[in-house]
Amino acid sequence: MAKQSYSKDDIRRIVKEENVNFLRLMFTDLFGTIKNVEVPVSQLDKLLDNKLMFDGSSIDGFVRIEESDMYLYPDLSTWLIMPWNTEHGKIARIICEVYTSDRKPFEGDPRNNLIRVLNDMREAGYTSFNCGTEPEFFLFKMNEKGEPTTELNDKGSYFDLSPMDLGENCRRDIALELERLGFNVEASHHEVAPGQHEIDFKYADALSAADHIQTFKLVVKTIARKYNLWATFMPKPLNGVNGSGMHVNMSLFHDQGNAFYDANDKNGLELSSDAYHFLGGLMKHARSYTAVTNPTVNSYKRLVPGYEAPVYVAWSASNRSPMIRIPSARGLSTRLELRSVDASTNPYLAFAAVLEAGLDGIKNGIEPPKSVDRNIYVMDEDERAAAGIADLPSTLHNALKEFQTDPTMKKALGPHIYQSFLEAKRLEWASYRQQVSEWERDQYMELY
Ligand SMILES: Nc1ncnc2c1ncn2[C@@H]1O[C@H](COP(=O)(O)OP(=O)(O)OP(=O)(O)O)[C@@H](O)[C@H]1O
Ligand SMILES: N[C@@H](CCC(=O)O)C(=O)O
Ligand SMILES: [Mg+2]
Ligand SMILES: [Mg+2]
Repeated sequence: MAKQSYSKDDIRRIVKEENVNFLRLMFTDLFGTIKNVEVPVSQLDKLLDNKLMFDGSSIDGFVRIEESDMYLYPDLSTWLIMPWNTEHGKIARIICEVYTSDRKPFEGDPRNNLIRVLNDMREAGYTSFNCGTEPEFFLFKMNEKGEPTTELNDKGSYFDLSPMDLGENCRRDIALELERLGFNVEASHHEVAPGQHEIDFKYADALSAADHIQTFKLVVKTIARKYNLWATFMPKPLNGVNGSGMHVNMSLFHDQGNAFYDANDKNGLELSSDAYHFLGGLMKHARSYTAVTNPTVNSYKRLVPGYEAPVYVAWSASNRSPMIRIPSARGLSTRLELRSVDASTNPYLAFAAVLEAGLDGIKNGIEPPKSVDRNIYVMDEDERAAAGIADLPSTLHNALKEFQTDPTMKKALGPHIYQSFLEAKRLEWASYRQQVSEWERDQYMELY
């Protein structure tokens, strides 16, 4: 999706020409949920002059009631006319930055936080942090009340064609809609599990890439509904089959191009010292940023052996079982692929966390451990220990323990978000711990 630059006058003109009646002002809460404030177009001038206020106390993890008045500052480059709900005239969305009542960027806004970390990156000499994501999702049938069921709509498998893949029409429709909205769709295919799909679009700078993920999810969910299907990005909705990941491909660019590429690499991988050090940082902080990239109880049901999701902290240039893979493309496409991330993450927080980890690697010259170029899943515990391969956290609880002892994560999220995130996620874990599951009753009711 090419970044557009619109002036205030451009927006005023488009509103008239396109007959836009409503403005949907979007931002993202701590948990990655899109929040909307919809205003009639009569409020346009107020919005463009950064005078539009809303009540921040109603947003999860934002502020206390006594400091609730906040401003929405529109990012004009995110202007987009939505293709739906045209019976009341057109609706345009615009992504906003949240500002406090004394006109400072609100530290609890995940998007502002990413902007802050990207500014630090620029000071370190880089021009952009590029992220290309590969979101996977399931399509479930809906019941007559419009709620999701656990019934799938196909029995297809990886790269299957119709008639096995009944979700194909829906997925094609999604891809077309995305193209109409300006996305550059690079691939769209059925995934390994029945009812599971993937749509990949071209990478962008981290801020736009995070905005794109939010728009993408909205499009996928909305189009799926038209087919009576419920699209979910939940990491592991079903037992016994693959879960859904959201691999993140990343690279740093500087004025001379891709900072990860070096044709003269003495290791023969054509990677620069920046690439190795960024990788070193990603490896060092893996167990702590996992709390951010895999932030739900359910995330950890995906990170188990046997389902193509990573379980161990390792990297490889030739093999897909480790957490980080170096895809073979070089030159401008030189990148690291982090395969642990899932789409329950807040993309603004995830990109801030991995960027801070990588920059820590560059700043401190952290060398990555040796690559693991064999299938880790067939190595036993002793072999893994001998190769220095750590496990990823096995539960949200364990991930939070790592997160809370890593100063780099506090730096990545800033003290406000760091604290709110920790508190919210601890509560989530406590609530989960108190539940007795069907599995436990099946296992123990008759036995004891
Ligand atoms: N320099 C780069 N920096 C960041 N992302 C990039 C760069 N070059 C390409 N990409 C992005 O990487 C992603 C590659 O997705 P693709 O599905 O081809 O990856 P893959 O890892 O081979 O797939 P899979 O894991 O499903 O086998 C795309 O979003 C693409 O735009
Ligand atoms: N679905 C797998 C990834 C499959 C793939 O390699 O694309 C996961 O959970 O990460
Ligand atoms: Mg995939
Ligand atoms: Mg991938």
